[in-house]
This record gives sequence, structure tokens and C-alpha cells, in this order.
Amino acid sequence: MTLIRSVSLRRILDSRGNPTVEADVLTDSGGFGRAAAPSGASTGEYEAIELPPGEAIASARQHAVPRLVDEVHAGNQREVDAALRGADGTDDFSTVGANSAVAISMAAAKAGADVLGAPLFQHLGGTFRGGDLPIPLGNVLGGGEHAKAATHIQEFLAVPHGAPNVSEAVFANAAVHDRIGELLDERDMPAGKGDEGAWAPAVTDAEAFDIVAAATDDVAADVGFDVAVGLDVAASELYDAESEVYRYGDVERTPDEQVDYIADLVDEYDLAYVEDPVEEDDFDGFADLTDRVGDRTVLCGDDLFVTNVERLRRGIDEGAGNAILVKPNQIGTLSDAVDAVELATRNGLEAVVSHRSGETEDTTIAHLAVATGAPFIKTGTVGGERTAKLNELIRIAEDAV
Ligand SMILES: C=C(OP(=O)(O)O)C(=O)O
Ligand SMILES: [Mg+2]
Repeated sequence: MTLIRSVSLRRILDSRGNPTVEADVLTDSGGFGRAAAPSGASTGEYEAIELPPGEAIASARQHAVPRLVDEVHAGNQREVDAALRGADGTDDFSTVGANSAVAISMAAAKAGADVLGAPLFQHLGGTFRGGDLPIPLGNVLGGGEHAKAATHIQEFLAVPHGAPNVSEAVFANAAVHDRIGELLDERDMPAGKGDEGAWAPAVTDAEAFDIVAAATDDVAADVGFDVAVGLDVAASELYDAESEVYRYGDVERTPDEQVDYIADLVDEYDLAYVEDPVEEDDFDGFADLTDRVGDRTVLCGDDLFVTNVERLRRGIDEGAGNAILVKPNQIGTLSDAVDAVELATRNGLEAVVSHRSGETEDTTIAHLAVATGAPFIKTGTVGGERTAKLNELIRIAEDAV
């Protein structure tokens, strides 16, 4: 019933206005799935390879599609993803492109769910999933690679960890975003928005902390539950490997000073979450920070782990971090992404399923987070490509997908 009958690939627009890959998968019984690849801007050095969409599509048509059509069942995700890996023949999807691979992998999962008549999260996670919804981490102000001339730290996040349900959490993050807009207005600080819809004012990181902390406090008082502050430092983008310093404009920090700086920020702002506090090769610095503040904050590896079980295993062995960011396109298939979540969970690390800065209306990550029981999802706060996932979570919670 779920034997793949056709796979079609096309170029569509992503939220930055760049082309990306969309895949349609059709099964012999008429099951249909459509999914699109997201795309990063502050990408990790060790991510799977995203090819220019035209090349990725041509290569997938040549190498992957013949291995899938009339050969593989969309309902068997491991079989689909093994066929994609076999067709590619490399560790990093550099033949067919991780963008084609992830679009096909996710579209096949949706086709499988369609045949079953079950929501995607249930097809991926089993019938007992759906009770635990992730806490949404909302990017409300930022800069880095997502908005030049704004903050050095890439993302200031709202963390509504006291919310009684996902819907109230989603609306609390939107309220923080809105409150920041008011505070920027009051302070006469004009601001556009970055790639993920977060405010991108030309303020210092210190001013940004002040504004975001005020906004989360105001919203927490209003909604009656805790809303904390989190960060994605995206430290690899600040690191100058030649001189071995982190550059925040004119301010330089050595790797040791960087660890001290982040540890101080965790205590000063009671940070609930810090992603990529040090650069992607510094497992030692990550472990040092985990020793110092890992008991009171979530320390998450994005560029450090790139959703890769080999790099995650090293992190587990060395005590680097207590959480992993999970981006399916960093590794190329849903099976690989689920393997990373399961390895993390078995070893006491938390999983944070994540969007990319370049996104589409695709909602697969909302289902993946619920399917894997991930405690967090990071998928922005406002903007149609971000609200697509947030609204899907609200529907999943209501059993309305
Ligand atoms: C979402 C992120 O940005 P990008 O997609 O640009 O890597 C991130 O760094 O966590
Ligand atoms: Mg990141």
C-alpha cells in the first residue's frame, strides 16, 4: 500500500527568497506527501552538504529516484532513508545534496502517514505519542549572521517554561516579541527584523539583555507564569581561529574569557538556555562550561553536534553540553535525526528540535518534536514560515491535525 510510485522534485522559494528543494512522494494506493528543505545561514562546518537546488534536484533524479520508485515503501522510514544513503554513497550527502535528501525523507514520511490516515507525529512516534508537547523557544531579538548591524549574539530567546500548555507558551512568546517592539519604540530605537522575524535593532548586546529581560518580566507578570531568557550565541561565527579570540566588535575574548563571560551571563540573567556558547571545535570549553553551570541551565550543541551521532557520542564521552539541537537537514534524513534524539535521550541529554533561518511553510519539525517527545522546539515567534510550525503544535495539542 505504501510502495512509492513517484517522486517529483521542484525548486520553490524559501523565506529569504532563495530557491530550495520541494519533494512530492506518491504511493501505489494514492498516499501523498509533500515536504521542503530549509536552509541555514550560520551553518556548522560539519553539516551535511546542501547543493545548489538545481544541482541537488538533478542529482537526486539521477541517483535517488530510481532506487525509490517501485522499490521502497514510504511507510518504512528506515528503508526510505537507507535507500537515500545508498544512492548518495557518501557520509555527507554531497552527491544528491542534503537538501534533496531531507525533502524526500520528510515527504515519504508524510505519504506513509497519509496511507495510514494518522497524523505524522503518530506515524513517526507511535500511537502513544501526542501527550507531551515541547516548550517553544522563541527568537525575539537578534543579529549575528541573521541580521547585520544588530547584536553580536545571534539570538535572544523567550523561554516560557512555566506555561501550562503549548498554546499559552506560543502566545507568551508572541507577547514578548510585541513588548520588545514597544520598548524599542519608547527608547527611540528603530528596528527592522532579521531572517527569523526577530527584532534586529542596532543595539549592544548589553542593551539587548536589558530590553529582553524587561520584556520577559513584563509578560511573565501579565500571563502569571515564568518566562525566562535564553540565547543562541552561535559562537563559531564570532571566533577568529587564526588569532584564537572571539570578536564582539572591538571587544575580544580569549577562549577562557568566553567561558567566564557565558557563565557570568547565566547567573546574571538567570538564563534558562544557552546554545553554542563556544566555537564548534571546542569540546573542552563546552565541557568546562557544563561543569560550571550545567546544573542550572540547558547547554545545547548546534554547530558542535550538527545532529550527528558520532559528534554527539564524543560530546557525551567528554561531558560537553546537556542538550542537542536537532535539525534534520544538518544530517540529511529523518532516521538520522531520530537516532540523534534517541542517543541523546538515552544519555540524559535533552533534545531541541529546530528550524533553520531559511524556512518554508513545511511543518514536519513540529511533528518530529512531538513524535520524539523532545522537551523543546526552536522555531521562531512570528512570520508565516515560523507560525506554520507553532500553529501546527497548537493543532496537535488539540488533536486537530
Ligand atoms: C537556526 C539557526 O540558524 P541557521 O539556520 O542560520 O543555522 C541556528 O543557528 O540555530
Ligand atoms: Mg544555533
